[in-house]
Amino acid sequence: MADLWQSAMDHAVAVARKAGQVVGKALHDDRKVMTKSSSVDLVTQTDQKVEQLIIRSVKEKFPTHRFIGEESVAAGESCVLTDEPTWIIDPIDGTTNFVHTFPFVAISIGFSVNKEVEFGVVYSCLEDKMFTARRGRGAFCNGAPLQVSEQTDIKQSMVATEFGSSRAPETVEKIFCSLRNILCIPVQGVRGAGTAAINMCLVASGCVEVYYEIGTHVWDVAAGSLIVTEAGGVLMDVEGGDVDLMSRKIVAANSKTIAERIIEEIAAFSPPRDDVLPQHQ
Ligand SMILES: Nc1ncnc2c1ncn2[C@@H]1O[C@H](CO)[C@@H](O)[C@H]1OP(=O)(O)O
Ligand SMILES: [Mg+2]
Ligand SMILES: [Mg+2]
Repeated sequence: MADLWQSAMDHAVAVARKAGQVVGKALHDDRKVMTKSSSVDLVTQTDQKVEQLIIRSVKEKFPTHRFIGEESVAAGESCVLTDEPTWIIDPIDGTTNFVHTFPFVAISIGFSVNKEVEFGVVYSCLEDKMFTARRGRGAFCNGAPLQVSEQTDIKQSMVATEFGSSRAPETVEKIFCSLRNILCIPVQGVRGAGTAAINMCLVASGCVEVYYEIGTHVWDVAAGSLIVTEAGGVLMDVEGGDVDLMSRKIVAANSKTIAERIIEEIAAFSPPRDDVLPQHQ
C-alpha cells in the first residue's frame, strides 16, 4: 500500500505545518503553564490544542488509524503499539523551550505499521525547518537530502543530550556521571537543543555525531528515529542492544563506532517503560 502511506505522509507534513503556525502564534500570546509529573514537566493549552488539531485532522482522512499522542496518554489513554497503522504524536517537543521562548520547538509525527516506523516528520517550526523521512527513501530538510557526519573519532565529535525532567537525586547523579565521563573523553562539545526530536535531526544533519538520552518517550523519538537512520545513522539502546522506542533509552549516532564508544561511558538506569502503566513517571 505504498501510495496510501505517501498520502498519509503528505497529510502529516501539511498538518505539522498548520500546527507550527498555531505554535508560532501562541508563542507570543498563549503560554499559560500547567505541570504534569513534576514542577519541571510542563504542559500548556497549546500542547493540548495542537494534539487535538492533528488527531482530528488525521481522523477525518484516515478514520481507522490509531494514535499515540503525548497529551492523550497524559489524559489516561493507553500507550501500546500494535501492528495497526499508528500515528505517534508529540504536539510540542520542547514545551520548556516554548514556555521560555527558547527558539527550538518541534512538532513530531511518526507513523508506524507492523511496529515499524514508515515515515517521520519533525517540523522545527520557529526555524521553519521541515525534516522528513520515509522508510527506504532517505531523509530531507526542506526537501534537501540529509547525511550524517563522517567523523569516526569521538575526540573530534560533538555530543547532544538533555538533563530530562527528573530531579530525583539518584537520576541526576547518573546523568552527571555520564556527562562527566563523556566530556572527559574528551569530546569537542556537548549540546542540547531542549527537544529530543530536534537533537535527532541534528544527528541526521551532521551537526552532532551522537545524541543519547534516558527518559525520552516514544512520541519524542519515533519520527526522529527514521530521520536518523534514513540519513545513514544508527540507533542503539544505551546498554548496547537493539533500540526499543518504548524503553525510554536511546542512542542515535552517525555510526556504530561512535555509538559504541559513547555507550561505554553511559551510566544506565531504567525509567518505567512507556507501554506499562502508570504513565509519565
Ligand atoms: N524540564 C525538561 N527539560 C527538558 N526536557 C523535558 C523537560 N520536561 C519534559 N521534557 C521532555 O523530554 C524530552 C526529552 O528530553 C524533551 O524533548 C521534552 O519533551 P516535551 O517538551 O514534549 O515534554
Ligand atoms: Mg517531547
Ligand atoms: Mg511534548
